[in-house]
Amino acid sequence: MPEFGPTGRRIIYKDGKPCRSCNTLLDFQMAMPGKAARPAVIAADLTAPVTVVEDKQCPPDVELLGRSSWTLLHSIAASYPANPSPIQQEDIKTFVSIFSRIYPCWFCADDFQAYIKKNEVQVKSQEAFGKWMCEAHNEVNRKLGKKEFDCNLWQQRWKDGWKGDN
Ligand SMILES: Cc1cc2nc3c(=O)[nH]c(=O)nc-3n(C[C@H](O)[C@H](O)[C@H](O)COP(=O)(O)OP(=O)(O)OC[C@H]3O[C@@H](n4cnc5c(N)ncnc54)[C@H](O)[C@@H]3O)c2cc1C
Repeated sequence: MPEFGPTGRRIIYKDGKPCRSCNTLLDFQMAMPGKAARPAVIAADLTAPVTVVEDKQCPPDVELLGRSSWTLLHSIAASYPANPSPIQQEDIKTFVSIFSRIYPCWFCADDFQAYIKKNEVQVKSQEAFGKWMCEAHNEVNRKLGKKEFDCNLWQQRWKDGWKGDN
């Protein structure tokens, strides 16, 4: 079982198997026993009858899962009411709590839960929740050595669209 993948990242295993939603596709493929990374395009037999092949997309790796999940999370923040009712505030707290427990990348989920414990979810307004989500995302950005996002701009990125000079 290799410890590191071709991307240089440590390979994450669960129950002795590489975890698809915790690794990049490249690392996952290399770590799968007997399934070394295959070329994306296999040479075509130009003499074979033409058949329409479905676009067979693979299950998501840690990056696609993350990108899609942040899109959902920030979009939920963008549609959260400016002045939420007590029930709406409870709902969003419950959602974030359940999300943090069922997120498919288990080690991402563990860290997200720890973050929530230290930094209580802010649900009093859209602005508060959107900023909280942005800070939570920045915590992961820092962990991965990525650039931090300016949280004053979260609404332009996820709700209103960019103003002319950004
Ligand atoms: C809860 C959670 C925990 C995660 N934990 C890990 C982990 O431990 N290890 C790991 O490898 N991956 C983790 N991921 C995935 C990781 O955060 C990225 O989604 C993934 O690496 C793909 O990154 P990306 O460069 O495409 O941009 P992403 O980080 O997915 O961001 C998508 C877009 O959001 C915008 N954006 C960036 N930062 C912010 C911000 N702070 N606020 C608002 N908008 C922003 C940018 O426009 C960016 O293009 C986690 C994902 C989630 C949802």
